Parts: sequence; C-alpha cells; structure tokens
Amino acid sequence: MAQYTRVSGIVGLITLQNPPVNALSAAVRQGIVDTVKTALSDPQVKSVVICGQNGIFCGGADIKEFGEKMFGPPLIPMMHAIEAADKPVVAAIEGSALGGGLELALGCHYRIAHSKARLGLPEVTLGLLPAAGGSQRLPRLIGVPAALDLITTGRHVTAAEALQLGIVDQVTDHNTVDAAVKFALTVAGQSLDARRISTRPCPQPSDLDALFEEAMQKVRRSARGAIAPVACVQAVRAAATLPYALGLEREKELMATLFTSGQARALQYIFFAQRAVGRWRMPSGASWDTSKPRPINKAAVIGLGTMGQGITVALTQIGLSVVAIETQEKQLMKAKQAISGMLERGAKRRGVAPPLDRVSYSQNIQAVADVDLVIEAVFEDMGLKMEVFQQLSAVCKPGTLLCTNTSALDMDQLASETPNPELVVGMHFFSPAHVMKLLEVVYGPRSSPQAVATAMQLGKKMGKASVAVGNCTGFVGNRMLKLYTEQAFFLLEEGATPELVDEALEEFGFPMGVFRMSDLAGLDVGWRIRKSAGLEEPIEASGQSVRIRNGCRYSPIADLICEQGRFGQKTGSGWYQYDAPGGRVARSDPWLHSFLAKYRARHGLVARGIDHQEVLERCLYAMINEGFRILEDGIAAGPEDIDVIYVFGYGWPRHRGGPMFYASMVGLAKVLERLEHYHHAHPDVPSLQPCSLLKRLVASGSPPVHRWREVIKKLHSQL
Ligand SMILES: CC(C)(COP(=O)(O)OP(=O)(O)OC[C@H]1O[C@@H](n2cnc3c(N)ncnc32)[C@H](O)[C@@H]1OP(=O)(O)O)[C@@H](O)C(=O)NCCC(=O)NCCSC(=O)C[C@@H](O)CCCCCCCCCCCCC(=O)O
Repeated sequence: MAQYTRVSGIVGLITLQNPPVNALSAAVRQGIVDTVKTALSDPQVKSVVICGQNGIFCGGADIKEFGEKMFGPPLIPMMHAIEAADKPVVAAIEGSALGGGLELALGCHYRIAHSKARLGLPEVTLGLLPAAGGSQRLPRLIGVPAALDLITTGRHVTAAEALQLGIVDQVTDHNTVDAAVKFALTVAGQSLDARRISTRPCPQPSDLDALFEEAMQKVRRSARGAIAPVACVQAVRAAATLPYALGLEREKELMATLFTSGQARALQYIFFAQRAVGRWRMPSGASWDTSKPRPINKAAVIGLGTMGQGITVALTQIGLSVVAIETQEKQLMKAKQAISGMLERGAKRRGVAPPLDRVSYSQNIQAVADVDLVIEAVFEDMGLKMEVFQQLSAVCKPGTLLCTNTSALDMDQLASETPNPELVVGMHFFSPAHVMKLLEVVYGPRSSPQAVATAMQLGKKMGKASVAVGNCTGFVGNRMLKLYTEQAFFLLEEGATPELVDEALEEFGFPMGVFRMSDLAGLDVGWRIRKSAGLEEPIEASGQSVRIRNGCRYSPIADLICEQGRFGQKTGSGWYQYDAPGGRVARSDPWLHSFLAKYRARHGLVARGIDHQEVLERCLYAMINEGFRILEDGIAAGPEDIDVIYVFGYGWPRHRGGPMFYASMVGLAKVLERLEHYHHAHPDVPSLQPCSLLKRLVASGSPPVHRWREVIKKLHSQL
C-alpha cells in the first residue's frame, strides 16, 4: 500500500504503508506503481517525494513472500519508471533504507536522510544479492571498492557515512519529509540527466583484475562455503565491466541461482528465528507478552576473571552503573586496567567518551547492597558459587535479581541457597562477553517470569541474541557440544587424527574444528569439569576398563593429554603444537600422533580409514540427536532456539541455518537411518541411539522445521 497526497501545491508525496518496516510486498509495489503514475500525470505536480510511514523508509523486499509464488509488479521496471520520470523524485529516508528499500532510493534522483537513519544492502546476509538494480547502481554512484565493501558485507552505514560516500545528497536533524519537500521544491524543473544513476559510467579503478581477485579471496576466506558473497563480487564486477543493461542481466542470472538455494533458505530461516526467540514461553505458560521486566539501573558483577570483565563492559556500555567485585587485590587491579582499556577502545570506535566513571570497584561484597541485579561470574565451582549466593542473599536489598554466569552447573541448586529462588536465573555469557552475540537465559522450576523477562530484556539491550532455556547440565549449547566433542574423541581412538576431524568440520563451515577450538579455549577447562563430575577418575582397579564410565563408552584421551600438561595454545601444545606458549599457529604434532598410536595399541584398537563424511555424520548427528532430546525434555521451546544458540554462540555456519534446520535439510529419515547405523556399530554409545521425537517426526512424514512444535506439543501432551 502507498498513499498519495499533494503538499506545498506542487509536490506529490508518496507514503509507503506496510507496518512494521514498510517492506515491499506485492501490495506496496502495486501502490508505488499506481501513485507514481498519478504523480507523473498530474500537471500541477512538479516534483515527487517518496517516504515511509511511522519513521521508517523501507526494510526492503518482503522476505515473507520469498517462499511463495510471487505476485504483483516486479521491482526493476518499477525503479526504472521512477528513474526515467521527467519530474525529480526525492527519497526521504528516516529509520532504515535497507535492501530493496535502498535500491528504491537509488532509483530516485535525490536522497535526503535523517541523521539517525541507517542504510545498507544486507541481502548477502539473507543468501541473496541486491537484485533490484542495486548491484549495478551502487558501484556507479560510489565507486567499486566502496560498493564491494557494502554489498559483500551487508553492513549498515550511518547517514553521516552515507553522505561521505555519496549515497545521500543531504542529511537533516529535522523532519525528513519536510526537508525533502523543501528540497523537491528547489529542484523542480531542473535537468535530471546527471541524476539517473543507471545512465552513468561506472568509475574504473586502476587495477580492476587485482581488486576483484582480492575481493574474491576475502569473501572466500571469511565465509567458508557461502555462495552469496561470491555472487555479490561477480555482480559488482559486471557493473564495472558491462553496460548497465547487460550488468542487470548478470544480476538477474546470479540472483536466480541464489534465490532458490538451500543457503538462502537457511539464512532467511535464521533471520526469522532470531526474532522468534524473543517471543519466549516457559513450560508454565508464562511468556514474553505477559511478563513485565523490572527496571534495572544499577548492577553488580562478582568475580573479575575474563568473563566477569567482559560482562562488566557489556553492562556499562548500555548505560548501567556497575559495581565490580573481586576479592583478590592483585586480580582486582588487573581487571580494572583491562575493563578500562576495553571501555576506552569501545568508546573510541563509537566516537564517544569512555564511561569509566560508571564502574566502581570493590573487594567487599557489601558494596552490592543497593544494586537491582547481580551477575555472579566466579570460578566454575559449585561450592564457591553456593557460598557467594549465600552472601548475596544476606547483603542485597529485597527484590534484587541474582543471576549466575555458569556454563553448565545446576542453577536451581544455587537458587536453593537463597530465600527467594524466584529471583534467580542463569545468564550464560560466551567469552569474550562484551563481544559474543549469544546469551542463554536459564530458568529453573522456581524462576519467576519477571526474572526471565528482565534477563531477556537486558540481553537484548546488550545487543545479544538472547534465548530462554530450561535448566539441565550444560543447558542447550554445552549439553549438545559435549556429544559432538565425545564423538571427536571416539574418532581419534578409531583411527582419525585431529587434523582430519578439524578439516572435515572446517570444510563444513565451522571457523575452527573441534580440536583447534579446544586448543584455543584451553583443554584444562573441560578436564576440570570432568573431574568435578567424577568422570575422569580411572577405575581400572575395580577391573573396569578406563574406556568405560557408568556402563557407557568413555574416551580418556583428553584427560591423558591434560595429564601431560598440554592445555592447548596457552601451554604451547595440546592437540597441536605451537611455536611457544600463547602461539596461535597450530602445527601437526608428531608427539600426538605417536601418543595416539601407542594409546590404540595399549587398548587393542586397530586404526581404520575414516573419511570426512563419517566425521560429519558422527559429530553432527550425535549433537542433533541430543537437540531432539532437548526438545523432547522441553528444555528448549522449539528448534529455532537451538539453532540461534548454535549460530550465535558456537560458530555453526549461518548459511547452514543451525543444527536442527540442517537436519531438516538433510532429511530427518536420513539422519535417523545414519544414527541407527552408527548406534548398531557402537551400541555402548547411548548418544547415537535415535531419540523418540526424531522417530516420531519421521513417522509423521518429516514435517518442515516450522511445524515441529505441533509434534512436540502432541508428544508432551501424551507424557
Ligand atoms: C528493518 C530492520 C532494521 C528493523 O529492525 P527492528 O529491530 O526495528 O525490527 P525487527 O527486526 O524486529 O523487525 C520487525 C518485524 O518486521 C519483520 N521484517 C523486517 N524486515 C522485513 C522484510 N524485509 N520483510 C519481511 N518482514 C520483515 C521482522 O521479521 C519482524 O517481524 P517478526 O514477526 O519476525 O518479529 C530489520 O527488521 C531488518 O534488518 N530487516 C531486514 C532488512 C533486509 O535484510 N532487507 C533486505 C531484504 S531482501 C531484498 O530487499 C531483496 C532485493 O534486493 C531485491 C529483491 C528482488 C526480488 C526478485 C526476485 C526474483 C527472483 C528470481 C528467481 C527466479 C527463480 C526461478 O527461476 O523461479
């Protein structure tokens, strides 16, 4: 829908009307076509302004239409009709002009933006390219290097940057539509020849081939296996080397390939999943729309290790006053320096003053007496955390929310240490906490909806994809990760090397394979957790093999590596070797290979050939199977929650949509069949035994991922 009015006597004003973001649905496209025709045929009208209602210009093509048969006028002829108009057309950009929204503005002769507006061509993040002429017009307007940057990254630019780049002609702090109408009056009757971007030659950089080669290498490096960034480079190359009409043909051709690709489906699924997880619901029925968050003005962080430092920075950067507590004086000084440095660097990037005075430091827990929320981030030790929670209960004012940043421990046990367990939730941050985009908000049976709502809102304010999940060991992310890692250890026992496993996973699209990742994170972290869970203790004395724990297969390989003092990068060796402690470049390690050979010999294991497919199936399907168990247990409300956790917190390649979406793409029947196959081969590995939800989904015809909730609901109602 688009509304047409006449303002200031001679300006036709077209207002896009499609809340919430004025996406270019079929009705909006039809509305634009009709109102442009009206404006151009009205002899009283000398110029035209296009704007969007409710303070947003346009969020682009309507992504919801992509999965269906498309109706309505196509975008390209619509943009050409605007560009070819003999009356000046001015885009009045407030809020956002993204994707097709910016392409619409590029079809106009002039662009006026509000100073707070954001502009961009984020199609690449949806597995697409700007295919309404954007890949051909933008390089003609701002040059090839800048257009390549914007189109291949999809990043949004501020109005100030857009002005500097030449995307917009004017920036205003005042009413954008008024400014655009005023501007439209001044340009009425002027020649438009130079204003039609498609008729301009594309500026030619000096070494075109080298520039595109470098751009191609860059996208291939940063988006392993993603096809859209590559197509974006090819489209911009067409703009630089072909006449506009032929470039447009190339754009269309490339888009046709992307449009129906699995990667585009995956990326668009994740776009909507990221939004869907904000609409959380607890098993009690309490939900985002019925639970009001509490206002938080002052927060405290207890424990200033790496995690506590990052959390302090994240809270301070959203404008809270933060009391940072660390009992060890030396660590407190070190943390203060690190936090100040992070705040200063962050402020410099954003061109603002560092909010150093919003953080106060103390060694005394009494300093948290007047805060609204505490995040405990001490060492991952239940005894220590229980002690802190007891102290907090004695010190904090009534109603203070108590959050624990545990990555796996039972938050409900901690809640039991307080007189008000309803005020306790888990806030599982990922390191570095001020950078990583994921937050698991963990609720126990006694957590109040208000406590969950408050933690979820805080996560959103910190710019994090926040997912509400139930309480269990490892919650969602680490519970699934455990089984992925376990399979990797088993594969080493059976004949694989860390290099082979990592290669397979990196080829799949993970930024790092499981072994490289564990070297980076430090092997001692998992070792400590296994020790505290009693798993690491050898029980050979009782006659039971060290390769069996609780009656199931167990691999002590990682424990044995740790016993050698090999904790990964920090000690200079782990699954790989490094030049020195703290080294970053992983090299294949002959010691490790010889250790594996001796280990296999000692346990009578015969190494066999293992290929990439087996690595992927064993590691990923074991993890996916656990994902189904998590859904079955009601720990996650839907597959979107699991997928968002994996994409934003665990490096799952975004263009594969998350583990549960991936399973649906592979085919649930195939996942089931492979799990049955591997479980048959390894009956002592329960994680390979297909869970009943997976079987039930297959039995009900493998519905698409957005329909799984119906099957889960039925399953729960029968339990
Ligand atoms: C705009 C935002 C920045 C706003 O953010 P905010 O935080 O305020 O709000 P939310 O993000 O929560 O969003 C609110 C609400 O709106 C929904 N929504 C947002 N954007 C869209 C959209 N573009 N379409 C539909 N719905 C949208 C969002 O989902 C929320 O609702 P929900 O119910 O989920 O809570 C922010 O929203 C944002 O960043 N939006 C996305 C911006 C974007 O990526 N735009 C690009 C879209 S793609 C595009 O524009 C493509 C064009 O270049 C060209 C298209 C040409 C198509 C031609 C097709 C030819 C195909 C040929 C193939 C032939 C094949 C064959 O042979 O058959």
